[in-house]
Amino acid sequence: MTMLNAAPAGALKGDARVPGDKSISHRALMLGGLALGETTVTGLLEGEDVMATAAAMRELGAIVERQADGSWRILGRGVGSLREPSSVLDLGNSGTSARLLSGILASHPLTAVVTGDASLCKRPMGRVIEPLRAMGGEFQTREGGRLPMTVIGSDALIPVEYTLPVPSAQVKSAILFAGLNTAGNTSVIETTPTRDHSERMLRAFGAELTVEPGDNGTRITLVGQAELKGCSVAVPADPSSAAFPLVAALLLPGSEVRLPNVGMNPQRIGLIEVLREMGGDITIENLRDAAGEPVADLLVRASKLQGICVPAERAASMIDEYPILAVAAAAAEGRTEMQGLGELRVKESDRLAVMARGLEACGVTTEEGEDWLTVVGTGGSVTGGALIEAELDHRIAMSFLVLGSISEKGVRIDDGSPIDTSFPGFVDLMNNLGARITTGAP
Ligand SMILES: O=C(O)C1=C[C@@H](OP(=O)(O)O)[C@@H](O)[C@H](O)C1
Ligand SMILES: C=C(OP(=O)(O)O)C(=O)O
Repeated sequence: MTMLNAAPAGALKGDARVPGDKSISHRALMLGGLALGETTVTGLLEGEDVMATAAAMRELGAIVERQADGSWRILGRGVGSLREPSSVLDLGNSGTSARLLSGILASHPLTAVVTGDASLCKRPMGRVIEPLRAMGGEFQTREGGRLPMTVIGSDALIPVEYTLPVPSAQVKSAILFAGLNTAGNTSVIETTPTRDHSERMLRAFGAELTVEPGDNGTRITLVGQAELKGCSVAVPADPSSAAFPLVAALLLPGSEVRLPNVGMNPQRIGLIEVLREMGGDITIENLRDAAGEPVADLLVRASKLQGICVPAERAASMIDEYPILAVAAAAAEGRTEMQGLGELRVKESDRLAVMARGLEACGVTTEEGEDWLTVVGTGGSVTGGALIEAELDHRIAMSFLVLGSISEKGVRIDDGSPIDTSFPGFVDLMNNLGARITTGAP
């Protein structure tokens, strides 16, 4: 446990070089391990979640190495040729690793045992198990579809056409990844668009994939028994990590922060759109393509924010950003209503409940429903002064450190160690901009 204290800060200034995108990094390691030949990845996130995927791919027989120049080299084994792991695959805190790897494991003739930390072992795996069972994969889990689980895979799965019951890029990707080693066409239909990093990257590795909009949603179809070829992946800075210095810069008067090379995938930038509608001064510069993903440099200047209503349609494009949006809402003028948040209850923690409780402890009024949260803005004067339990949730930890930075009395969190799952170097990056985050009690 590492207690961290965020003291009230002045203006933030400078460049914030945020680490690589977590979603893209996981996928690069998995598809690199399934491809034939060499894959080179630059900008890979070296956070604990992605390192758990790297270790799992090594266990499955891929060669995954960090090079002297900081890039990563993967020598894949080919679709269908991963080997049975000789030990338990411990995926730590990472839902993306557990769910996406389920699709890969189920479609190989092997038996694997998958587990994780106390947070991951509480999260629902039924959402991937159900479609993968329909394809012919076998799973044994703890009660309620929880980890640890055993996967008994097969190279003779049956392709499915599956309509996602919840908007989830993890479920979509698990099914498509299982479809890679399955004869015939595997289709996923999504009624709400979710991040399409898997679709983009599958194509870059040479898979045949079509995306057709229709009346009942978008149908994504993958042609099975694919042969993937190693390629180069350039991972942009993670917009979900950029969100923390970005919101801190908006809220601390006099701030001006530049965030270079941030991923601008349309299904990831809901927070930027919402903050701009709230009055946030965020300039998008130099929008360009980087190996199949849009990226841009962001220039953020301190702004007065107004509360707004964020409808459910927005949720998928900013699902991991609600904790930090709630912090922005606490400092804004007026009420911010956030709807369609049911999925927040099954993340690393119950983010809806934890945010509502923590904000109240810091003197901010909230109203909470089963799938919505309203934050009553203070107009800028958040009291703070609380000790927040981060509940093994990196985004909760970082959000409350930003809240502490903009508060009157500061905020402490009981354990900052989960931050390393997605944003190694967070404390130094924030302090280099002008924040005052220290280890231990104040
Ligand atoms: O596919 C991905 O990389 C992710 C999808 C989202 O989860 P869901 O698929 O559960 O919405 C997101 O919350 C997670 O951080 C990463
Ligand atoms: C939900 C998250 O990740 P995962 O599902 O991979 O644990 C997150 O990073 O906010």
